[in-house]
Amino acid sequence: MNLLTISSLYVDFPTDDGLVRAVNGVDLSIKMNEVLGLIGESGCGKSVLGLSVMRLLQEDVILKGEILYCGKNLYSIEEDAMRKLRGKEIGVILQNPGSSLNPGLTVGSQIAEPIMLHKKVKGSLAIEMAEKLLGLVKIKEPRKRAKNYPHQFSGGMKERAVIAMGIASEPRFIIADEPTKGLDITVKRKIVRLLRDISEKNTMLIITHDLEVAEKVCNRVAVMYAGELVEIAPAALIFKNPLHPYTRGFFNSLPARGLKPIKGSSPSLIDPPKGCRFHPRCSYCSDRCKTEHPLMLEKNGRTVRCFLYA
Ligand SMILES: Nc1ncnc2c1ncn2[C@@H]1O[C@H](COP(=O)(O)OP(=O)(O)OP(=O)(O)O)[C@@H](O)[C@H]1O
Ligand code: NI
Repeated sequence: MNLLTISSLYVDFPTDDGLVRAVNGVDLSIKMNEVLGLIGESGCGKSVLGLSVMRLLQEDVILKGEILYCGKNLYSIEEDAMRKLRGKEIGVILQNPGSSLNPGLTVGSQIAEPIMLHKKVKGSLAIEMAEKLLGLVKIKEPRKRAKNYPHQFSGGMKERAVIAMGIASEPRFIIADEPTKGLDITVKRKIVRLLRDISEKNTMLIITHDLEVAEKVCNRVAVMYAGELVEIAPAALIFKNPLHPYTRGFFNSLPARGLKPIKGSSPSLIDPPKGCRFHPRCSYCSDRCKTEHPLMLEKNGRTVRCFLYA
């Protein structure tokens, strides 16, 4: 059964220069207990897609399509009901832990807050649970550390505290946006292990640049380019055998795989290329790719948007 079903999602931002088409016709579903990784280069629309699911986009955004959570249309419920869902059922671990934590409150009380709100328990019990959570995310001396303010935490500890906040209300579904961004390699490894533990009991959407996160934590990976999905595949297959020329180029451009950049740069989302959006940068480009927009096609268990496989 699908926990989340996104159908024909379009998200446009009106700006002075024109409409920024950040998400363009995305269809994506996440099954119960599945961990889906969303990858792609900077600016391709990953965070906007995540924010759409949480209904956290700015008000003047133009959104079309449907997002069903447990069969419920997230855009037809009241803001109040949505707020309850967020935090209680849908846990959020956002990019940039610095801004997710309030500098004026102790870390423990910030983790305790969603617990009090959603579990309806008293402050003292919620603090106790927050301390347990800090232990769970492998922060040493959690009772003492719960009394610390964010500035007393290192970058890696802050990220772990944000993760603890995200899982505090025992949500069924967790959305994590770049949970390992800016962390050094040893801290990152620890966070990857932590995410893997959490993923065993939860359904997750993990937005990441980091192939190690995608490879070690996710069951399935969706690749996004210029507002569109271009490939979806089981994690075990996509890293061994990426199909879409963009997926291949993206993998080769990353430090772990040779740092060979894809020629050209990512296109404008105000006036994206006609035909296949990747065609100006693709070494397999044919005439058809310049005029005709390829659809996502499923074949032999692989889904890809490219005429090479049509
Ligand atoms: N509020 C906004 N107004 C106008 N454009 C926006 C707004 N928010 C995002 N965008 C644009 O939408 C596109 C997608 O942005 P998004 O943040 O989803 O990218 P991303 O894939 O998450 O990138 P990164 O990996 O750098 O986080 C970008 O081109 C961005 O400039
Ligand atoms: Ni982002």
